[in-house]
Amino acid sequence: MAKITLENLRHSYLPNPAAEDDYALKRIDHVWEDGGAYALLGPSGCGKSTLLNIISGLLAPSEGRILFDETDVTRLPPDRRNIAQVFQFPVIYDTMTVYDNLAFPLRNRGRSEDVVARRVTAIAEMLEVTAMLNTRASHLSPDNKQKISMGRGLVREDVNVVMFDEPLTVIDPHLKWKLRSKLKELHHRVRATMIYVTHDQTEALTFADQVVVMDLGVIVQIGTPVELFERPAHTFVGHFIGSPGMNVLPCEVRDGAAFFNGVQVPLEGRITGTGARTEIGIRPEFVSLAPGGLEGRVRKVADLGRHAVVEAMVGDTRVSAIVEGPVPAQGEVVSLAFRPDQTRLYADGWLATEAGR
Ligand SMILES: Nc1ncnc2c1ncn2[C@@H]1O[C@H](COP(=O)(O)OP(=O)(O)OP(=O)(O)O)[C@@H](O)[C@H]1O
Repeated sequence: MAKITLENLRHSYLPNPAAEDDYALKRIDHVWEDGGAYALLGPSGCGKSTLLNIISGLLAPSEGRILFDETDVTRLPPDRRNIAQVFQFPVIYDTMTVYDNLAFPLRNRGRSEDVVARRVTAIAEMLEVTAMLNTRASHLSPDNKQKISMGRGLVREDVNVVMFDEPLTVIDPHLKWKLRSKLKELHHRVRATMIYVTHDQTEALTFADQVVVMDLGVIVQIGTPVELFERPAHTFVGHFIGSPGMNVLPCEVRDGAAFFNGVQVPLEGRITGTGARTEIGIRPEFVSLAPGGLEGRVRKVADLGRHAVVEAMVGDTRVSAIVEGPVPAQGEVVSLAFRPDQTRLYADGWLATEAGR
């Protein structure tokens, strides 16, 4: 296991990059702590695979260095980096038994059969596949095949990092949650540095202690699932995480105050930044239908069982509120009250208010 340092990384697929937009990875400077469970989360095209390939050694970055502990591995090929990878599709040998599949990475490294037996038994027990050890892999269901593929990634004790690239893509939806929680449990037992790449917020938030959110080749925030929910550092994070995502409302800033649709909106704290574009961010969980708020007309109500999502128009802007209890009718005029300590200002996308006390 190792600490991974990404030092001033930049990558462009173009031969002579000039503008910022020529870079698929714009600038990454970050340390992944030894033994941490990280998720790399972002939409398609944001640069997740590029970053993963740079860490695994399939791609050399245009600029910057990668260190495993104190060793510079930037120019080392994948087979000299001592990493394990689990891909979208199971990588196993159909003609071999489950035992031999799990043993393969260890035998490949010349481990004794005693060590092989000890590790394979332990991993099989953790994955709950002990009863299948003598079964031929070709007879397994797709989810069991992927479990064995994960086991092959986890069986070696000496890897620097285990990387999972969208590993639940082929798994039936009803089995996904099982494998997701299994993986979390495995991290607690194995304690290897793990990086889990996904575009699915549920997968990222269940698996990781720290979620690294990427957009357009930039890491926009790194934090615990709670931090990402409670205080998004960028409107992209607020929008991408949560269901529905954070309300992002265009506003005007003057005299140290923010005005939405002509009405002053109290913020969590002092305004700390400014930009060409200013917006108020508030999660639907913190908007209530209470007197003294902004006037809006209900456009849509979605009853989700435990609560409803009420969408109202304030001027030309849509505001969502999560409401428990009675809901208004479509077309009704309501008052939308924002919880001030959860109301933030964003300048050019970035958080620009001091945390409230
Ligand atoms: N081999 C390549 N040559 C040129 N451009 C590439 C290449 N691979 C990726 N890109 C570009 O780099 C950017 C980042 O792509 P990347 O595949 O890293 O994103 P991603 O987040 O992994 O997306 P996905 O989830 O769809 O794989 C995209 O704009 C993509 O078009």
